[in-house]
Amino acid sequence: MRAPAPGGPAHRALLRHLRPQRGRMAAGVAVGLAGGVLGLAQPLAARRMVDDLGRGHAAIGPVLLLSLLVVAGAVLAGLGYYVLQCSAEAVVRAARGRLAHRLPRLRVPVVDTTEPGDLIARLTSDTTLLRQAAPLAVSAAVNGTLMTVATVVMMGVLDPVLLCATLGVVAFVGVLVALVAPAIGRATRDTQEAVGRLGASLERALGAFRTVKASGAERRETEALERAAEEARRTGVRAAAWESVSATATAVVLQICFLVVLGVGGARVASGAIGVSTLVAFLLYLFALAPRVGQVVEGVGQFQVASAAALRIADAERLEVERVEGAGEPGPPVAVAFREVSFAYGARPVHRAVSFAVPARGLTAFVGPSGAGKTTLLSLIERFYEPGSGCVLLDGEDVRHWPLARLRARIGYVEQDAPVLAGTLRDNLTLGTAGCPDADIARVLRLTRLDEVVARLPRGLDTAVGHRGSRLSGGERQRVAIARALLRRPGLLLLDEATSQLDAANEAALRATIAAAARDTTVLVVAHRLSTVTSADRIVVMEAGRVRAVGSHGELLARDGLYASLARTQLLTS
Ligand SMILES: Nc1ncnc2c1ncn2[C@@H]1O[C@H](COP(=O)(O)OP(=O)(O)OP(=O)(O)O)[C@@H](O)[C@H]1O
Repeated sequence: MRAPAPGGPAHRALLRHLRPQRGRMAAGVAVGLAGGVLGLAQPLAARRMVDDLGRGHAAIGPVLLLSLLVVAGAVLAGLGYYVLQCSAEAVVRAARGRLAHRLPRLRVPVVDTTEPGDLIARLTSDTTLLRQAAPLAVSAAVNGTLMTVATVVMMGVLDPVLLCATLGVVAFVGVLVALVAPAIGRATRDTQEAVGRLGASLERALGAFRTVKASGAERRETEALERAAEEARRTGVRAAAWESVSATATAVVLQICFLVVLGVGGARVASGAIGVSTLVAFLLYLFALAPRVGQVVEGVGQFQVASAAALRIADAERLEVERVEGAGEPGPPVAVAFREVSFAYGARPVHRAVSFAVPARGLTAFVGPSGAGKTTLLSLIERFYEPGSGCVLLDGEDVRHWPLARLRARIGYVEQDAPVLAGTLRDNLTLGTAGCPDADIARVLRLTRLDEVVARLPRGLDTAVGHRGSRLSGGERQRVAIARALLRRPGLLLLDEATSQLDAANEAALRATIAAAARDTTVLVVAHRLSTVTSADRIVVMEAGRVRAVGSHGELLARDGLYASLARTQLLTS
């Protein structure tokens, strides 16, 4: 694991987050600093007070001045803190905004190889760390350093001899901080990665919640969560250990310094080299120095924490996204053609020189053994993946030349497992067609026979359907997905096993709906059950990533052995 080296990628990532807020942060630091300067004047006022009292004077002026310095110093410090917090919120808001813009636009192959839970942690806990650590760390480091220097100067003005004793200590603490800071950053990054794994494990368990329960795998999933939690604790403790090493060493060294100053100062007072009031003022500066140095130490530690978080956020921001710009419009039916398309998932070849052509309008079915590459054909049309060679043409134009928003606006796609999102039924239907008229919704509800389902729901269309549509049956989820696709009035409708979970009556009705849709739309259906596609205008038989044959049911029965054997087993033809 890399340590956030000074000026390295982690620090550059953090500075990139802070740069837009530099004006406001500078103002916060300046106001805080003004409060600190008033604090610096306090020992001098205290010395005046001690001198006046020593001479038997009433010292009303110095007392009033001291009170004013205390109050004004505290108010300015509070104001500076508030301004810095505001800039911290702005830094976090911008980071979350950037991630929120990018994460939903990630390319499908990228999401295939990332853990959603880890991405969630980057948007939530890493950005929170950025808020906690970044501007306060900068302020602590800048403010603390300046105030340390100013305090040291004031101490030098009071007594250079006593100052020499103090400087050795400050140098020691500086070296210590430089040594310990990278270890803190390293440990923090490990902790955040463990938190990411925690999120990923939970996402995995909740994503297949019923399967986990039915498999009696709660303990296994709990163990995975526990391991990630334990890893987070272990690395958190490691960070805490380094932080306490530096804090303890700083405290001890300052304590020793205090005793040295007291001893040397006492001797100098006894020898008459300095007065008691100077020693009192010097000690007050020394007391003020301790938190300043502590502030610098903590600031550097926090800076490491924030840098580690910024690096993780930067890694997420570098993930490849799609350019989905502008808006698309529904349009007329689309002709589809594959020309010598070869495609592989990484090193796993799927399609080998696939070619076929489908005219605008009509129903085309894709059949073939499991794993033949049928679903992948639809993914290539949607441009979730790009072919290795060859091209996919819609209306004669390579899909790579279609603006993505325009391409996808023309397509209605029902995935194999018909996902339904948390939210209301209406949200689910109008995903991507927000604000469409109620009459259109009523039409697709009727076509998919969901109107009866909606009538039964307690709040009709505004009923929440649960996490992943858990309050709907499998068949209802499929009908919601089909209704959603129809609502887009697509020029090309892609249905992947879209009616596999419907009962006979619903399936017959949906088949009629799809056949009717195919009069005005190009419909491509992936089907396992031949019974659902025997009346298709054309059937494409796929096998091991190749197109074996294309024809009508009757033609294929006569001339394609694989199709005939599928038909024999499924349709019980002789
Ligand atoms: N995202 C992916 N990453 C890697 N391999 C994949 C991915 N999706 C599918 N595959 C593999 O590609 C091959 C083709 O998958 P595809 O889903 O296109 O087949 P299919 O014909 O639709 O199968 P089925 O009829 O079972 O749905 C399969 O062997 C599958 O294991």
